[in-house]
Amino acid sequence: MRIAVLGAGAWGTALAISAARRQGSSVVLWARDHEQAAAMQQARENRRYLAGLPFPAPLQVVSGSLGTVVAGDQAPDLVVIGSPMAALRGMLATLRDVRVPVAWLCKGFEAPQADGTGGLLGHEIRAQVAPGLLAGVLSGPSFAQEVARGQPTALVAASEHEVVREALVAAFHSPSLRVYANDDIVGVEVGGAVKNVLAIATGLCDGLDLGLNARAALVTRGLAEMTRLGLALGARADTFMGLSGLGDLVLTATGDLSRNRRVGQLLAQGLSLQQAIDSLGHVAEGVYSARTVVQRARALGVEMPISEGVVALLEGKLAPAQAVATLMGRDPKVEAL
Ligand SMILES: NC(=O)c1ccc[n+]([C@@H]2O[C@H](COP(=O)([O-])OP(=O)(O)OC[C@H]3O[C@@H](n4cnc5c(N)ncnc54)[C@H](O)[C@@H]3O)[C@@H](O)[C@H]2O)c1
Ligand SMILES: O=P(O)(O)OC[C@H](O)CO
Repeated sequence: MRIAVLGAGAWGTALAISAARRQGSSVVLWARDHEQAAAMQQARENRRYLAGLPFPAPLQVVSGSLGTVVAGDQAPDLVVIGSPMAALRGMLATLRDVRVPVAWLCKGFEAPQADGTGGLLGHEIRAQVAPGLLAGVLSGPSFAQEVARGQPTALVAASEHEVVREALVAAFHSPSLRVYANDDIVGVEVGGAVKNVLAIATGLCDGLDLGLNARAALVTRGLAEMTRLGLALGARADTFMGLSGLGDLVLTATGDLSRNRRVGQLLAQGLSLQQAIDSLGHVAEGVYSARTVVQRARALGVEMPISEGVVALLEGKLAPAQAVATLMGRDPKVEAL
């Protein structure tokens, strides 16, 4: 199977490595920076984002025109977009006439655009800019380093199109990487987006040394608010008990490899948001999605107090300790969704 992965950040590179280990696969990894592509092709590793993890022989790094990568004699059977959420709209518009399955890896809501549009999940952007594309998302609990090392991982391939789900399973399922199929792309995308915002909250909680009870409370009530938003957007409830809901929330909210969790920890130490972002060297999507999560929830009449607290923190309207006090000071309520 021929696979093109567009975007050579940590996650695009990790999945390209993983797919290239499979018998009979050939993988092209596209980097937008020509010099970075040449350096990776020569070093046979991505020293910037995944140092020390060598590329298997069937992985070739290229740059230049995307049109050339996705068309011609060596056209791929599957195109995977490995960019952050901020670049997804442009990528999908460029790929709108591609006839093979296309999947994105980014997790988040698009930030609002200057012209008042935006604030959408990936499948909503696809419906706007590339309605004819056979497309979906590959999501679930997965740190890039562990996948690149071949450590056991389970992902979820979500799409309304069966051919897309099947292509993702065929490309990535392996003895170390299980890929489950799910037709609830709304639920899978809501899970992937909201868990990043919640991980900022648990990072803050742990950075302030509030204890394990507090973290468990945030994860549990965070899952409830993620589910409420998903149901209001048309998702199925059981999706939130799966890999992209509970699974990715537990991983990101508790795993020290998470960049979103790290943002919360750094804010708790007194760093400004900009200092926290600069120190990561990778994208932390929760920072850019949080406000949209809350705006979409408010528009639907969905209560999301933890996400509201994260937004107030990111916007500098509440100090870390005040954000916690605001959450704990809410009126008593019945335990329910
Ligand atoms: N790293 C992980 O463990 C992981 C796991 C699952 C999902 N994800 C998701 O995958 C997405 C990418 O994450 P990452 O860890 O690879 O990020 P990263 O910060 O490691 O790399 C981002 C890559 O995207 C490129 N990029 C940035 N803006 C771009 C643009 N406008 N057009 C094209 N390319 C652009 C950068 O050059 C870089 O190569 C995010 O949405 C993230 O939430 C990451
Ligand atoms: O490092 P994070 O916080 O972006 O999380 C990475 C993955 O999404 C975990 O599944």
